[in-house]
Amino acid sequence: MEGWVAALTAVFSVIGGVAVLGLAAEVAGRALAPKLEVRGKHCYVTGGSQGLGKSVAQELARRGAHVTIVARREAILKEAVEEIKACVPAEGGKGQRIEYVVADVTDSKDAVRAVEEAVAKQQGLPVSQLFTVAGAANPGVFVEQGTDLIRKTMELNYLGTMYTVHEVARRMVEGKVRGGRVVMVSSVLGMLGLVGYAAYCPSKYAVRGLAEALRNELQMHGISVHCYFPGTIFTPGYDAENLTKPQITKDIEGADDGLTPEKCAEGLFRGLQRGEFAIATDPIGLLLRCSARGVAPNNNVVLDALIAPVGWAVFGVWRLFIDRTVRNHGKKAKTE
Ligand SMILES: NC(=O)C1=CN([C@@H]2O[C@H](COP(=O)(O)OP(=O)(O)OC[C@H]3O[C@@H](n4cnc5c(N)ncnc54)[C@H](OP(=O)(O)O)[C@@H]3O)[C@@H](O)[C@H]2O)C=CC1
Ligand SMILES: CCCCCCCCCCCCCCCC(=O)[C@@H](N)CO
Repeated sequence: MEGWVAALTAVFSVIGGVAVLGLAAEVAGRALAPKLEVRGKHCYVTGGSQGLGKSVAQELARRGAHVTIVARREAILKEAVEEIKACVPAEGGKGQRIEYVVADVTDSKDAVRAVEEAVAKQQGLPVSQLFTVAGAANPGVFVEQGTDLIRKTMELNYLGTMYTVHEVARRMVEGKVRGGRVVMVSSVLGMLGLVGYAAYCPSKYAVRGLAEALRNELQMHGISVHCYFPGTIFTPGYDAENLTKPQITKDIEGADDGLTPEKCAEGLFRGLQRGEFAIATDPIGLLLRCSARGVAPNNNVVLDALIAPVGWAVFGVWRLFIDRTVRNHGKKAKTE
């Protein structure tokens, strides 16, 4: 009997201890987070004309920022500017500037020119908050895809991110911009490889690598770096990728519910507010963030450590299942 009491006391002490430590980690994390203040600052959003980028730009407008959005199609940029302006607060939003620049971020010269043009349009205000959102998935069967398309995917998702980050970070350092922030958009597929995404996954792993390297390096200039890992988002880009997505990929992806871009933007800002490096907004992203973290910082050292083994178990079982699904798909294809 006494043995039981002692055992229960020990178990509850451990649970209580972990809860206290988790809470302490949470409080400390929030206290140390670099303050998220975008009011009156120049925020630059690539891919800001639709989908996630537009929702991010709208959130920035709501928070009082001067926003510049960048994309290739001018007509869509113009419409987006109106929708973003509609988010400027009626009170206190006077003088808030919402601008657009037409540019192709995969062209390094164009990416540099776009930043220059944006600063001019914002009356010389340097970019202090950068969001690189432009990207596309181009799913398909690896051996059926041309290597050209695979290269193009890398050019948009990785190089298109890197060129802009490079130019903006260079200017931040040179201009001694205070409180600079760089937010890159990867994907849960930047931490997980999946059939149909052989072109996309490497490009999003590359974004994650860039974000991790710069998180460490740009600290010397007081620039904070963040990486967002969304799951499915219902956007025009998602509709477009579904046109070429293999059925087996769609079937496997069914496990992921999907969110609206508005919800994702909200979740992204919640993560930024809490000072998180790796930001996830859905359960799969949360598990991957904890279980596939490598050397990236924790968000809450106690909670993340508890979640990590859950991810290892869930993904371990899940992988057995999808590997079999893929092999069976291969057998079926051979007998057809
Ligand atoms: N939707 C999803 O399920 C998920 C998306 N993501 C990532 O989120 C980001 C946004 O995705 P989503 O909102 O779906 O994308 P959309 O396709 O809906 O929007 C893409 C935006 O990027 C712009 N863009 C595309 N190519 C270029 C280019 N070469 N130069 C400049 N701008 C360009 C587009 O405008 P224009 O075409 O006029 O240039 C548009 O504004 C991407 O990085 C994507 O990989 C991550 C996980 C899931
Ligand atoms: C109980 C089961 C737990 C494990 C489930 C794991 C399920 C993985 C689903 C993969 C989701 C892929 C989202 C793709 C987002 C993206 O980046 C593309 N839409 C490109 O834009």
